[in-house]
Amino acid sequence: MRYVSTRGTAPILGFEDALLTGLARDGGLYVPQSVPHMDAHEIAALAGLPYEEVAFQVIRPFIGDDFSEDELRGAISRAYSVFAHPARAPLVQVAPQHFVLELFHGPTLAFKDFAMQLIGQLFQIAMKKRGERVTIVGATSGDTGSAAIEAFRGLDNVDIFILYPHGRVSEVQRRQMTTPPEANVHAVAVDGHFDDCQALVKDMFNDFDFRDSVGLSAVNSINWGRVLAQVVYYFTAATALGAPHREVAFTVPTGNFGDIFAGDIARRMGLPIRELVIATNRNDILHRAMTTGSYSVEGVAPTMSPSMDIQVSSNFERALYLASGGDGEVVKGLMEDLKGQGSFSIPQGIMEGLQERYASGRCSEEETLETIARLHATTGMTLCPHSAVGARVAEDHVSDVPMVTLATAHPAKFPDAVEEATQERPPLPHRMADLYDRPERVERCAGDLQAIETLIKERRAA
Ligand SMILES: Cc1ncc(COP(=O)(O)O)c(C=O)c1O
Ligand SMILES: N[C@@H](CCOP(=O)(O)O)C(=O)O
Repeated sequence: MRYVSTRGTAPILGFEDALLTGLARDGGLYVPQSVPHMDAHEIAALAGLPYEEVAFQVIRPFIGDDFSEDELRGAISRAYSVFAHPARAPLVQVAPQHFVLELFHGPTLAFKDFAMQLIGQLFQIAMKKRGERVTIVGATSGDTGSAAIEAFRGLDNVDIFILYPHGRVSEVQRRQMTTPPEANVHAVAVDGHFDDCQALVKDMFNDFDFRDSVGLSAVNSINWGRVLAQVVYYFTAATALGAPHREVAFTVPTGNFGDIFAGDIARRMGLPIRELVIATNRNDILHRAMTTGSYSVEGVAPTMSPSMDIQVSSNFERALYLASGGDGEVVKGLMEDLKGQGSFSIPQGIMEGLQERYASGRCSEEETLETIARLHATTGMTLCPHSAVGARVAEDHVSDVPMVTLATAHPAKFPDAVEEATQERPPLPHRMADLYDRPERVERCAGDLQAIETLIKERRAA
């Protein structure tokens, strides 16, 4: 299996190199040269298997010979053994034809654990073989950072720096990043918003001297391994609901477009997904782009679903690339327009390709609260605000096939919004009940490339 860059000119890599490389050297994102296909018989055989076995069968064809079967099985087994639910990603019905896929039973209570726990294991295997050490730099609007820190804390051959927007993540998210005591963990509060943090990370990758001198690696969904691991739960959910004999639809609370893009990969592998619906909060750039053809950055408004307060949606580049039929030159031009003028017009052919694959909707703050309150009252289920954005948009798309909304975080990560909606404060799970008592450790830094590179050089282990 080979991986190519969405901008067409970076070296073509195998899986392990793509995993460790992060951003391609031409500034693009790695995608598989072709997507492996599973036939209906193979998909049907996944129904009812343990999550770990489905993960092995779905992920294996993307990996080639870079990891042996035993290495991959071991990594998967260790990754998901830390989840609190035996099904890993249980499905709950909330209305006729509407189901919620609970993706928050991992160690940091968000869907990011599914991918981060696995790539943490794969990194360890690869780095041991190579005898290398890496500096991981990630940007977060709250959940990626805590999941990455959890997966990489305490490892000898890794320093991890997580940039988060100061004052724009929930207190639980912040504490998950600032309380781990391990010396290789560095939480950095940056003045700015998530898009600034993500731009800094990409700028660091494009500064080749810095990148090579510190051995930079990425754990954002820049990293193909992140997206790949998320393909698995589309298969477990769809087969539980009758696929491949019955079509299924998914609605995905969307920010950086990694999670929903994983759904499109599942569909390209052969899973019968009738509709993939992008759900945005009031930072609705993706919904506007899908309905007008203009991808245009406006200011980021803080919302009660802060992890989705994103305007520069990284993986949209991967969707553009596939919709263009793999035209790296065109994608490079669009990305240059975005960087230069904050917008681009989606060419008509690409727009048609995107609209064939994705629907979209937007949910206001009022609708978010109303949805949390209503589903709490009618089903007993408490959704986090991101999942509520998904559920509300999904309700407009329920049809004659089962609709699955991805519940991306635990309500206890966003207790203020949930309490406002339900008048009940969701408790943290017992294992992290002392989170508010643990001492915090954080660096504060200006949103300036030079300042952050200096901080990283000074703090990383030699
Ligand atoms: C809780 C939560 N929901 C949804 C999203 C959006 O997912 P994606 O960035 O993959 O679109 C995020 C952040 O990525 C998140 O943390
Ligand atoms: N919502 C995310 C933003 C980063 O997304 P990623 O999938 O690219 O890591 C977060 O919680 O940080």
